[in-house]
Amino acid sequence: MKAIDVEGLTKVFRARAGDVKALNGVSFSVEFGDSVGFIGQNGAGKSTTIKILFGALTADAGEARLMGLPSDQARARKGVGYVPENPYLYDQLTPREVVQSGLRLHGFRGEEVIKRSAEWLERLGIAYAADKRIRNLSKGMTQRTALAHAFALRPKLLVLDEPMSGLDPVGRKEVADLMQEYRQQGGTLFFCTHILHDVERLADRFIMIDRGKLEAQQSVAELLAAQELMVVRYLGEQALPGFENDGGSLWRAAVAREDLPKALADIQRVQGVTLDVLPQASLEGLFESVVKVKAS
Ligand SMILES: Nc1ncnc2c1ncn2[C@@H]1O[C@H](COP(=O)(O)OP(=O)(O)OP(=O)(O)O)[C@@H](O)[C@H]1O
Repeated sequence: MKAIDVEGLTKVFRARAGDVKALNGVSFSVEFGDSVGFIGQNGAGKSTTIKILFGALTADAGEARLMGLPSDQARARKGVGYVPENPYLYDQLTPREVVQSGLRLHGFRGEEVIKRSAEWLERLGIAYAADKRIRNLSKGMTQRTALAHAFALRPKLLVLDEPMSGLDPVGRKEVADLMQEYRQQGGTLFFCTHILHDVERLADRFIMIDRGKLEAQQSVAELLAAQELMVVRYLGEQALPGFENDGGSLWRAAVAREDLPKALADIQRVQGVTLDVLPQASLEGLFESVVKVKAS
């Protein structure tokens, strides 16, 4: 059984201005224990895929299975944590009520509901506002409430549609740390983001879609390891051939993998300090090249 299994998913939105093919035969799967970043430009079809997985939309063709069950069955969602893009929470409720009702809906009862909700409101940094009404909370606080609601389930699968949106830099770091912890404890993570660095640090694998079609699917480590050129930066008083000044006493150069040992030895010889050696192309480069090729 797979956590997520999508086969030939197709969805057309009919509109007066013309039909929009939001998904055009998308297939992929997510194994238990995987952490997958789902990326693509605005309008690529990410949220549409997730909405179909959670039964909020029906596909025109293809199949979507969540936890081994067809996604239109409510049973498929039991015990699965989900935070949609711009979560809508009843604004008469309080964060505590939202988290507690979510837990009850997923079968938790009694003390466990009280304990878990208190723990996760605290961990998401909104314990201080736990009993205020949602309508009086900021966007970031609402997002934190929705995240607390999903994490509190200690789900086998956690699906987050742009989990960092609406959060300040400190909030982003806190949520990234929680996602990392969840992943290290064996959780299955599937998240949409525009922040490619989050995929590089939080995912084992990424799936890229563009205009409703799957464009690339690869492990992050493989992508980075396949790079032939490495960017080397060092701090030193002496310039080495091939290196250009990067401000003050900083020097940088793109060095072929096979020339790396010599470059590092040269830096040492001139008493420089190597600052970093990083693959030149990143997920960002790949992303841009896919988008550019299709646009031209
Ligand atoms: N309810 C709808 N009615 C008509 N068109 C829609 C509807 N929902 C989505 N679309 C269109 O389907 C396409 C895919 O949208 P989707 O929201 O899945 O993209 P996305 O990858 O999640 O984008 P973003 O990164 O901006 O959230 C877009 O062209 C969008 O305008």
